[in-house]
Amino acid sequence: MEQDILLEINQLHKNYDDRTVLNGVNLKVHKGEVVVILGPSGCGKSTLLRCINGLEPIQSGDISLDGQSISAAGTDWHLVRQKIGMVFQSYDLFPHMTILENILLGPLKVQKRSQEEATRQAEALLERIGLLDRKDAFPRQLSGGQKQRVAIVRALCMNPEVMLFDEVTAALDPEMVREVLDVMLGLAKQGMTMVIVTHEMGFAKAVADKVVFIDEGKIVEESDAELFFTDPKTDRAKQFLNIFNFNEEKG
Ligand SMILES: Nc1ncnc2c1ncn2[C@@H]1O[C@H](COP(=O)(O)OP(=O)(O)OP(=O)(O)O)[C@@H](O)[C@H]1O
Repeated sequence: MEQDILLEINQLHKNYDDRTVLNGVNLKVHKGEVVVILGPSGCGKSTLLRCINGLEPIQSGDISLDGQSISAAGTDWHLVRQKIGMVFQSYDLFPHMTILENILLGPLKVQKRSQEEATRQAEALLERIGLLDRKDAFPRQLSGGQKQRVAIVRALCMNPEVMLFDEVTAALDPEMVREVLDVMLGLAKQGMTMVIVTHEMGFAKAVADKVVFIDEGKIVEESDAELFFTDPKTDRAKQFLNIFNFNEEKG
């Protein structure tokens, strides 16, 4: 095993009924690396994230975190999910709990940490995203962008080793997209290992170390982000970037 590989996926196959959605995916994510997954609608991006987080059973292949298989029978998902933070398009905050209570749920109930220590961390994280003064508000009192930032903090408060982001700005009004992406850019700068599915090409270029381009359930191109956006190798990736009207001049 290479020293600094955090997440490794080998020959992952995933079917829904008799339909193959991931057809032999291999991927290595190094500690501190930001990997952006791109590809046409329906190519399997969300499914890949959901498999990594154990939300979908897989047909074959192996996924390991820190050199330990997390796809084998008997995996302790309770433990693994504490190491893998995931943020979805829908923030899924509990409506009857305050922002602070939402964030503290996992640290207190799952990780059994002390109220004082977990609250200190939650408040520090809320301060960082500019929402400490809203800690006693309820989710309905926050904007979509604020709720999504809280959802990110909720995942971070578990001290995960890697964060997975699945189209986290897709449901937001345009003026709220930036504030969420800025939080993610900040995390990247601090060295958080992240796997990001997004359709925000400007953001992808700004945040990614590596781009993985998936088409029809297979990785068809994997390259340094700078190279991918300036000189995509495959026609499929070129077509994809054209659809987004994205190239060096316009992007
Ligand atoms: N629970 C499910 N049952 C059956 N088929 C599914 C299920 N979830 C996804 N699929 C199918 O698997 C394929 C891959 O879906 P997935 O959501 O991973 O794609 P995606 O690349 O994330 O797409 P998008 O960019 O549109 O979100 C799609 O054809 C989708 O219809």
